[in-house]
Amino acid sequence: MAKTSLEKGKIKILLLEGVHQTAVDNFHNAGYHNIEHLPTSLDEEALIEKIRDVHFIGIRSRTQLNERVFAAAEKLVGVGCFCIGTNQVDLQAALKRGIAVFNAPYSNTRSVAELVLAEAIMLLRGIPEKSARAHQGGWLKSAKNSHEARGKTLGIVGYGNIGAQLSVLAESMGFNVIYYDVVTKLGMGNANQVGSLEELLGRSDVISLHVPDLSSTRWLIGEKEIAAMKPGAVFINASRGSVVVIDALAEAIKAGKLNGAAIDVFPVEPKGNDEEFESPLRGLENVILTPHIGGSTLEAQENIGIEVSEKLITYSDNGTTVTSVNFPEVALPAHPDKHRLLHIHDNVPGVLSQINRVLSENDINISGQYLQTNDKVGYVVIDVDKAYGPPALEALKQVDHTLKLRALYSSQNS
Ligand SMILES: NC(=O)C1=CN([C@@H]2O[C@H](COP(=O)(O)OP(=O)(O)OC[C@H]3O[C@@H](n4cnc5c(N)ncnc54)[C@H](O)[C@@H]3O)[C@@H](O)[C@H]2O)C=CC1
Ligand SMILES: O=C(O)CCC(=O)C(=O)O
Repeated sequence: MAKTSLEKGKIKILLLEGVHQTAVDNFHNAGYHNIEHLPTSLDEEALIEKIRDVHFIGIRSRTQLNERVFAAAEKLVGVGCFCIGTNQVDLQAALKRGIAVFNAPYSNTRSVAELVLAEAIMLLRGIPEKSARAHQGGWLKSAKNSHEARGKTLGIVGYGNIGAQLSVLAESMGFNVIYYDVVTKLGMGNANQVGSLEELLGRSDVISLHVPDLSSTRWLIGEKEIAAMKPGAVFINASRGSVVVIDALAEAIKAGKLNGAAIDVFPVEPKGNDEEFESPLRGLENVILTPHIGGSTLEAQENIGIEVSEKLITYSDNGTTVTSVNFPEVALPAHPDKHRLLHIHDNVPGVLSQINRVLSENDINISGQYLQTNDKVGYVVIDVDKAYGPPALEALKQVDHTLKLRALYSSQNS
């Protein structure tokens, strides 16, 4: 098991993909100065090399944290996804090593909703094609296939944080909003839930996807679903590239089945701004192509920087895991003058009694104990009155099924 008793000055933080400076500032203000801040993601081999001595890593959607990477991350305590999606992280591989993963579930939702609404209007007016023609010296002045948003039906697939915000903005523009979700949800304003994806596809003038990347959403929209759409509809995907069969979409655009599309996310995306972007949608004038920037506004990135760094700092400083996406959630009170032990273990019977026996054998009195479990892992936080020594820590590490032990503010590391 990795040794994870941390001194603040020795905690190494690696921030990739141009995570906003607010995160760096927050870490500095909280006393963390050992920070490496890189503008891009790293490929697997480079990441494996770099992550060996890292305690906390911050990423966005490009960096893949898979089993191999976690296996090399011997000191890793926490992961911050400075975005909403966590599909780029093998959450189970993290969990089985006692590594908590956090994200920012709200901070960029407004940015995505605004972009999608703007794209819906651009597509309903055929602007991408008209603009492209004008750039080439052409003049496509025509009302053909151009429509007002007012009175048109917007179909939202996935009515979560983004879908619901889009619903409100779109209704204020005059759209009739319908949505399909696997969960029954109360519609915002006058929006109505429909009973099936097929019904939504058949009724909508604009279709926009806002589902997470799950095995159940993989290739959700393919040839059959496109065939079920209204002729002349427009289609928007700013969710994940794995949700749409991109070749089927390209064919539908070429065949004139759809009037246009706006796509922000792709099955394969370049790893950095220097790599060429390949897609069957390239060159189709009535398709808006954007480089996965739905959430890339300065406002969103600034807020995400603050939100996720705060979660990592709180976890590092006192063990709180509230809103973690893979870990049992524990909300902890402040612990002045107390020493705190964080024990992460397989969720099997008998571990807590072994821990308590070690404490009792080392004459350590418990002043507070907080336990949460999920189906795989148990997370117990123990406040004790007196500083524990290395033998007690060693004995706790030897408890069967221990995944990770962290010690905060003991005599040896405060
Ligand atoms: N393009 C970009 O830059 C960004 C993309 N995203 C993507 O957007 C996704 C959605 O974000 P949020 O709205 O915040 O997520 P959310 O978790 O709040 O909402 C997702 C909704 O989809 C529903 N859903 C799940 N499976 C479904 C299915 N098969 N059919 C219909 N509905 C289904 C869920 O019940 C939930 O209501 C994220 O998971 C992320 O992948 C998020 C932010 C930025
Ligand atoms: O901004 C990013 O890097 C990713 C945005 C995104 O897709 C998300 O938040 O899930």
